[in-house]
Formats: sequence, structure tokens, C-alpha cells
Amino acid sequence: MGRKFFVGGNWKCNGTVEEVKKIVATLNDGKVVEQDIVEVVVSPPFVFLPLVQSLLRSDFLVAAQNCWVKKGGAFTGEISAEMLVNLGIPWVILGHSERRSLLSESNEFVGDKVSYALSKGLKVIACVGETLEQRESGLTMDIVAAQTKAIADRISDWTNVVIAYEPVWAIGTGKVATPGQAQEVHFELRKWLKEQVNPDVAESVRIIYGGSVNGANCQELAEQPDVDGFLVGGASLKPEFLDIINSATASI
Ligand SMILES: O=C(CO)COP(=O)(O)O
Repeated sequence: MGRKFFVGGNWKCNGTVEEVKKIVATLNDGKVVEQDIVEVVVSPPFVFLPLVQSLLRSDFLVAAQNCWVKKGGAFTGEISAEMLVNLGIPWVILGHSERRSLLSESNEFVGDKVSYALSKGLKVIACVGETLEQRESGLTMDIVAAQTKAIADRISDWTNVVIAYEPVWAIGTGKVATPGQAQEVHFELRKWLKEQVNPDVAESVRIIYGGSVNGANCQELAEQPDVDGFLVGGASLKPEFLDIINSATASI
């Protein structure tokens, strides 16, 4: 199928200079499967991006965890897509559920951000996912489709987009989706892309899973046909991130 396995490490709002150096050293010393099998991107907080970029092995890339919705200017506290491009940061994570819920980022706002970031040449990890309440009400696909539609309505080229399906109830809870649950949503989302966008996009866009992925559960998830990789939180700060990267071999 040709979708290259993708493993992202979202460090969220964690780390000191010393800790960051230690994590990078562990990654740099780690043995990973060949580059043509897996793409690895780590996402430190903004302030550590240049440091990580300067120290990190050249086969791994960096991502910002957010960027502003349009051109920079009088937007105190924000970081623009232009700044990321200027620093040579290739990737950005947008629409993470923590930002959607804690900072009230709407589907439309996230869609606008994705569109603007892509227009500036950034690659985007766009996050979608339902809450526990929504899942229990049978609304999982409605929510995920609405979040994806707000992006689809605003972009035409999906080449530089990776979709991260991150059920909110699985994030930071230790309650990982079962391989079956993840596969079901990834499959449905790909079907939605086929019907609502086009079959080529559905076939080529990588849909990665996030939510309590660790060294012990990654293998079985990676074996699912529509799981094209992971967006890892807590475990991306630990040496087991290397095991998660290497689970790419289970997807072949
Ligand atoms: O939110 C996540 C990645 O973006 C997942 O976080 P955890 O892996 O800590 O559950």
C-alpha cells in the first residue's frame, strides 16, 4: 500500500534543558529500523525546538506542538507558521484534544490552522478523536468525521497531512484503545475520506493512533492494517519510544 509508518513523539509541556538533552541522547544512541520503513518526528515545547533540532540525529525530524492561525503580528504569546518555517521546523501538530478542550479550539479554527500551516509549507499532524461520553453515546464516527470535514473543507492537497486519531479517553489514562477499536475507527475514517474526499487520498493518507501507546502494546496495534503509526505522549519521553519506533516492522 505504500503508506510509510510514522511515529511521532509529543512531549507536551514537559522537560528542562537537562532532561531534553538526556532524551535526545537516548534517541541518538538508539538502534532503529531503516529510514525507508519508518518516519520519526519528535515534538518538544517551542522553547526547546532549536536545541533539539541542533542535537537530534539527522534521520529524525522535529515538530512544533501548535502554531498561529494566520500571519504573525499583534498576537501576544503566539508562534506563527512563518517563524517555524524560518527556523527550518518541518512539522507542526494541530488540533490536539488538549488544545480543543482546554483552550476551546473549534473544528473550524483547527481547520483554518491546518490550511494556513500547509500554505506556508509546513507538514501537519492533525489530531481528531472523541471523548468517552461521545463514544458511549455512539457518536465516535460523527465526531471524528466532523473534525476531519472541517479540515477537508479547507484544503485540497493532503500530501503533507498525517491524521492522528487520538480518542480523548485513551490519552494519558493508561486506557489504550484495543487494536480492534483503533482499527475500526481508522477503517471508518479511511472510508469517509474515500467517499467525501477521494479514493487516492484515502489510500495514501497516513492515519496514526495516539492514546496510552507504550512499548508493550505498540506491536499489536501496529499490526492493524489501517494503523499507520503512532502519536505517543508519555512514552515518548522514555527509552521505550525506541521500541515503539521499531514496531514499524510489525506493520509490514
Ligand atoms: O496525546 C497523546 C499524544 O499526542 C497521547 O498521550 P499519551 O501517550 O500520554 O496517552
